[in-house]
Amino acid sequence: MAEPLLSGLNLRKAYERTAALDAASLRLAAGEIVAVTGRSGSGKSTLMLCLSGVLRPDSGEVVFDGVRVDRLSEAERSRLRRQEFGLVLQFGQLLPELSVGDNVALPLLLDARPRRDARAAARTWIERFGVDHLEGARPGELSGGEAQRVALARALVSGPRVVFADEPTGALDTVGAQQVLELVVDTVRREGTSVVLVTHDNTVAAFADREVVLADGRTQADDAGPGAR
Ligand SMILES: Nc1ncnc2c1ncn2[C@@H]1O[C@H](COP(=O)(O)OP(=O)(O)OP(=O)(O)O)[C@@H](O)[C@H]1O
Repeated sequence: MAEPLLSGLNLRKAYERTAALDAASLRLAAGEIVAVTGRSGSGKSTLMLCLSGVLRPDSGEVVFDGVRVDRLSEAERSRLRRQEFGLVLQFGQLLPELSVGDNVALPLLLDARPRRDARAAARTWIERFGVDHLEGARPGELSGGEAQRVALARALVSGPRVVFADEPTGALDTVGAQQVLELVVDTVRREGTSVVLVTHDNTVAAFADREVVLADGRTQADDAGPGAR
């Protein structure tokens, strides 16, 4: 098996008294789409947050492209996320005071790309996700489904190597979710991007190459590697 691009091994994470992760592992190959499924409260979001360097696990290791992410400082993890990852989180990731156009352009602006280029790239993604009529709107004026389209555009705009998406289509109707997922899968297949897709919805998980099931913070051992179908 080729070296995984990203791996989380034996991850444990507790919030005060709740053990959210208890020996969870996931290996993600370059270009692979993995769905993380499991019941509500099984630790899916926490696993995604540990893998993407938002949270530091209490124990276990997270390795991205040979780098121990769990050993990086907050600032280094933040830079890694900005440069290599695209994140679609469940709650509140759009900045309310910025327009849709600026929200989508933000990862490029933070990376010191000229404003004109950043806005042009953002516009391309906003159009692809069918929300170009909302470019000047503020997040507070969007429906849940529109906000999810904008969040996906923002996650893809910088050409990330890994996209982490937590229930990215939960606010869309079935047809809308299907369209958006087809667009995301087309894009990541073309670019060779890897995806960690957190969902409790089987029709969403069906877009992935492989499914990793979490139960009480644990992954099933034989689900943890590329090729383990
Ligand atoms: N910030 C937090 N503080 C305290 N407990 C938390 C926090 N976040 C999650 N938990 C708890 O950790 C456990 C795992 O939560 P997590 O959100 O990872 O599960 P999930 O599988 O993503 O759930 P859902 O499908 O409902 O989003 C749950 O028992 C949850 O109540």
